[in-house]
Amino acid sequence: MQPAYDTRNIVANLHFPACPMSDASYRDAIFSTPLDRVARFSFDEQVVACFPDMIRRSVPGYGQILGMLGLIAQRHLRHGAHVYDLGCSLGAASLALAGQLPPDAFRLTAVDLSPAMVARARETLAAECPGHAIEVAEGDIRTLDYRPSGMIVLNFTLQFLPREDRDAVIARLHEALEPGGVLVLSEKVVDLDEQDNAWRVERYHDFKRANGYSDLEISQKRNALENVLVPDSLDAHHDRLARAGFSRSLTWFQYLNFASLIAFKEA
Ligand SMILES: C[S@@+](CC[C@H](N)C(=O)[O-])C[C@H]1O[C@@H](n2cnc3c(N)ncnc32)[C@H](O)[C@@H]1O
Ligand SMILES: O=C(O)C(=O)C[C@]1(C(=O)O)C=C[C@@H](O)C=C1
Repeated sequence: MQPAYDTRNIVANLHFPACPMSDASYRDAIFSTPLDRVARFSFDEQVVACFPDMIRRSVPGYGQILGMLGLIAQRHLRHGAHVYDLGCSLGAASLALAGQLPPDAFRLTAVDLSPAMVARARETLAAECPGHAIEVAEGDIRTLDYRPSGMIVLNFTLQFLPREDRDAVIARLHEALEPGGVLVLSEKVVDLDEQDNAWRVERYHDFKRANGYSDLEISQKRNALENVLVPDSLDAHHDRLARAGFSRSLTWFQYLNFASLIAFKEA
């Protein structure tokens, strides 16, 4: 029987073939037992193994943001242009674009610093999008030799760079974009109003609890991310984009303390 309400075209219902969500062995339980010393969060084998489940349960609006990438590309990407997916992890943004655009619409390079992520992204993208021109490269987005591109996606990646490196990266991305090109920048953000920020963070923790994380998991992950994921305010992001030369930027999505911006390079 046809489902009464089909959401397939509304959000990217990404499926990572190797990680069925119903299989408990792929569930994120990294911070579920008390740890004597909580190590700094890193994108290692342990995180790779449960990453689709972790990010889906930890980032409000993750599926909606991925689902919009193809629609943004349809409006802003020149046919056949090159696209970057920077800090690609397992390649979810690339997978979302390939699911929504035909193979001749774009060429794409997905880049990540974590060898474990790159290995799995390569396997997944080769298996899932055999007709698309997608390359996965291991590299640091601070030192990459960028090629001219029509669209660049930074989905929850800039927040992991030391703050002092962020201006230079955004300036290099502006330089790499072709006239009329777009940067999609998704980030965890801080609200500059202390009271509003506290409300967002408290409701974010409620969101995590509702998604099955315990108080222990929430607090241990928070410790692991301290000084590793350093969020900026939306104002700081827009100011940085303007300094880098983007003629216009706007926040097109926000859900609690997570947001996505789009920045336009003048045509
Ligand atoms: C939260 S994940 C990104 C999620 C992914 N974009 C998605 O949509 O599913 C952040 C990723 O950025 C990568 N990363 C962090 N610093 C990096 C750098 N300097 N260069 C390249 N990748 C980096 C990490 O290895 C990690 O895989
Ligand atoms: O769990 C959190 O507190 C998060 O901030 C979520 C977040 C992120 O925003 O990148 C943190 C680490 C993992 O990469 C997945 C998601």
